[in-house]
Amino acid sequence: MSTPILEARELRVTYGGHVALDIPHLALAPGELVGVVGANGAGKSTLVNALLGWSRGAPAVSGSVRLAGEEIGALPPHARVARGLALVPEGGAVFMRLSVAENLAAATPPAGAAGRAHDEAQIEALFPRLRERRHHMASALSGGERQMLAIARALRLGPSALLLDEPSIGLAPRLVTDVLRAVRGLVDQHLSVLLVEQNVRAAIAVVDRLILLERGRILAQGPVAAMRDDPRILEAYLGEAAA
Ligand SMILES: Nc1ncnc2c1ncn2[C@@H]1O[C@H](COP(=O)(O)OP(=O)(O)OP(=O)(O)O)[C@@H](O)[C@H]1O
Repeated sequence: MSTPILEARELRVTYGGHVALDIPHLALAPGELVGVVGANGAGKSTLVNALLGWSRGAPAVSGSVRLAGEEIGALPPHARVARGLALVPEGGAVFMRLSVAENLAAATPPAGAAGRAHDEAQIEALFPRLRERRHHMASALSGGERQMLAIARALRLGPSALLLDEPSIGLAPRLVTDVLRAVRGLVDQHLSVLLVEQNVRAAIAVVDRLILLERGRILAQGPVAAMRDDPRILEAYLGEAAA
């Protein structure tokens, strides 16, 4: 197997005595879309945040994180971004009082990442809706448009691996499909994406591989074809229906 673009080993996050995350090994291959699913509180956000070196509160975080074979686990978030890792947090990360164009202009690629960064034309081709809404304030966008803008801003940073935390949250079903299809399109152009999703059904439709988290641990993982009928995944569906 080629060197994973992103790899974590012995990644542990603890709040006081409470283990929020305990992942012996996780790898994302170049050009792979991996879905992370699990119930509320399973540790999905904790995982993507720990990979970027960010955390809510003040947990103890330990373990190794490698990006394209280089150890980044001791670096602060901005330095990990400069190396090519980007996160779109839950709810997106946009400046509400700036226009779409200003939001995009404010996301400048770090030195060294400029070659990988999506330019304006590529972003408009990926999300035509953003071109139409160029001069609208972010606060005036729909939830789906805002999510597209948040992803577009991350692409301006020139990531080689992208972490997406619940991009479908609060979106109408058709928009969920639009956003996740766009993500699939990026992966087909060789971006690597770790996609946290509570919407198991929507994730299954686009990912290559699924990881099921429960109480901070990997309960099951595998190619989507093998996982879609796994009873534990079916249970996650039921959890989703009950949520
Ligand atoms: N600031 C914090 N202080 C204490 N415990 C926390 C904190 N943030 C998260 N946790 C704990 O970490 C665990 C994982 O939470 P996390 O938010 O990662 O789950 P999640 O799978 O992303 O759930 P959700 O879909 O609800 O966001 C939970 O047990 C939670 O209580």
